[in-house]
Amino acid sequence: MLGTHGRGLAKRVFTAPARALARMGVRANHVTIAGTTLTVILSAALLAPGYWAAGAISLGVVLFADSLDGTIARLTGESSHFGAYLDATLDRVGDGAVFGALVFSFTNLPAGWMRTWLLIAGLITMVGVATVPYAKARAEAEGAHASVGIAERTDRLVIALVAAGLTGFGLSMWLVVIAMTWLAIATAITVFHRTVVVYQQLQAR
Ligand SMILES: CCCCCCCC/C=C\CCCCCCCC(=O)OC[C@H](COP(=O)(O)OP(=O)(O)OC[C@H]1O[C@@H](n2ccc(N)nc2=O)[C@H](O)[C@@H]1O)OC(=O)CCCCCCC/C=C\CCCCCCCC
Ligand SMILES: O=P([O-])([O-])O[C@@H]1[C@@H](O)[C@H](O)[C@@H](O)[C@H](O)[C@@H]1O
Ligand SMILES: [Mg+2]
Repeated sequence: MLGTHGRGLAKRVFTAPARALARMGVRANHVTIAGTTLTVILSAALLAPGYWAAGAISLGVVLFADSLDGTIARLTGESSHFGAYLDATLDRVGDGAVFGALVFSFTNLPAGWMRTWLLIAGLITMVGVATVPYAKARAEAEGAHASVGIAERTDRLVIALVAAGLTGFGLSMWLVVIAMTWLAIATAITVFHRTVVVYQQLQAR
């Protein structure tokens, strides 16, 4: 949902920096690898130990720059099948780092129902975060399309990082409880939604 609207914004923001980087010889694949490396480092160094405000802000900037590689590829006319594969595959590593670090940070909360629930919702969300894009990629391997759902990548990252960031700035922990509960439910709904859409397409053949 947010991704559809966000792409136009990202294009406006990143066209000039992408052109400058391309002139300096930076290639799209370099940016893809650097972005993932930074995402893993920031997740482990800031989100996992509980520095949620700093983690959310820095990861928000790095993840927002996820469009930079695609923009460079398009500007230089070097968009490639391998680039698309690398971009989507490394996104799984970045997502695993962000959500894994958040779940890890929940283990440091005081024992009680809130910690238990956050761990359960966080683990369900981690499965959902991996299954939603897999459903789409597998559908495309069968010649179908599954670009639907309420929990696309941008939605998932914005909800998790905004909730953790605001809680890190002192707002109620309930924000993170609501966000993780929503993500556990919304990713499950999206997998179901995609499965129905793909079933309909494949039955209609
Ligand atoms: C007080 C409260 C403050 C809260 C503020 C924050 C509110 C934020 C709310 C909404 C912001 C919404 C912004 C969303 C923007 C997202 C833009 C977007 O979705 O763009 C898509 C990108 C990129 O996707 P992808 O990688 O798939 O596409 P590419 O364009 O890169 O191209 C792919 C094709 O290109 C070719 N190619 C690519 C690479 C390569 N090496 N070779 C190639 O050839 C190939 O053909 C490919 O197919 O997706 C994203 O950006 C991911 C989403 C990340 C969004 C994170 C945004 C974080 C926002 C906020 C978090 C901040 C929290 C701070 C809280 C602090 C509280 C005070
Ligand atoms: O997760 P999701 O929004 O369904 O699927 C997304 C794909 O649309 C995108 O092409 C890919 O680059 C991302 O890695 C991502 O995962
Ligand atoms: Mg990208």
